[in-house]
Amino acid sequence: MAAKWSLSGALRGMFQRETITEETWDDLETALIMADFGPDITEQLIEALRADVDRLMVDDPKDLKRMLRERLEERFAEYDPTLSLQERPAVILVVGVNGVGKTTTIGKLARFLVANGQSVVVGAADTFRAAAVEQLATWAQRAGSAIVRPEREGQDPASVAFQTVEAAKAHDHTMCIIDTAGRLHTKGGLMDELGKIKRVIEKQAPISEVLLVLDATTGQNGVNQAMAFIEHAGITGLVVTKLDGSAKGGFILAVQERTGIPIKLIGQGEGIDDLTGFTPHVFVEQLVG
Ligand SMILES: Nc1nc2c(ncn2[C@@H]2O[C@H](COP(=O)(O)OP(=O)(O)OP(=O)(O)O)[C@@H](O)[C@H]2O)c(=O)[nH]1
Repeated sequence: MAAKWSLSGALRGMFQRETITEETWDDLETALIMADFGPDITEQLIEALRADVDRLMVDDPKDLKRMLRERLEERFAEYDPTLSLQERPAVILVVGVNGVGKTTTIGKLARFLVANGQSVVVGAADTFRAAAVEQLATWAQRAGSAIVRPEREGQDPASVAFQTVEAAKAHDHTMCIIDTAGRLHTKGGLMDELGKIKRVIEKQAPISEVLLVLDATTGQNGVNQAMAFIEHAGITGLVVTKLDGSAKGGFILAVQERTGIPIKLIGQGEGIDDLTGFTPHVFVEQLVG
């Protein structure tokens, strides 16, 4: 069955017609807008495809579909989706607003890395919610990773981050993933706190990745909420979660182009195995059908 975010349903009518007509272009535009590509990318894609169709004198909608795939892949390919984890330990900091799926993503990523032979420790630097620490502990157990917890509620998050990297070095963990708080009401404070966490970690080891988690169901609005992170937190990659519950497949391209930051991981479910790397070719195949 096609994923909920696939365009295949929205495009079906369009590819049932024999030739490309003005209606075809209207249908394509509507499908792209509905999928949250945003007006700019939609307009650029339609313009480029119209030029392709004219230049190659194509009138079969199936050829248009192939061209759409090519154009999308070409745009995705401008960004490198590879996680950079060569350092030992490789330190990954995970940030994002509340409820987007940070803790779940860390659990899934830890599991993936453990399954690939890595020794992982996760750090619960979201120290203000006891429940958040417990949730991370549950994921760590399922993933087969170690965990560093705060010694007391409200402990300075930077000191937990420090202890996590320290533990990684002491016990030869190859990967170290640090969960952070996402409270929004103290945006300035949160960014200061993240800055401090980063400085403290960097006293011991370089930070390999700062991953910003975004919820696909909130689409481009979610990006507005996360702008402070993008502006101040030195993000190296995006993780898009909850794509399984979203009809916004186009958000994936829109968010990458709007932020200029590559998408590195995709979450498509609440299970521990529902996280994949981002492979433009595969994604576009599923998106366009
Ligand atoms: N369907 C679906 N649900 C997800 C996915 N990722 C996370 N969730 C759900 O989203 C909810 C919030 O996830 P958390 O991991 O607690 O989010 P968080 O960002 O750590 O939240 P805070 O700790 O409050 O900052 C949970 O109910 C998860 O099961 C996904 O890829 N698909």
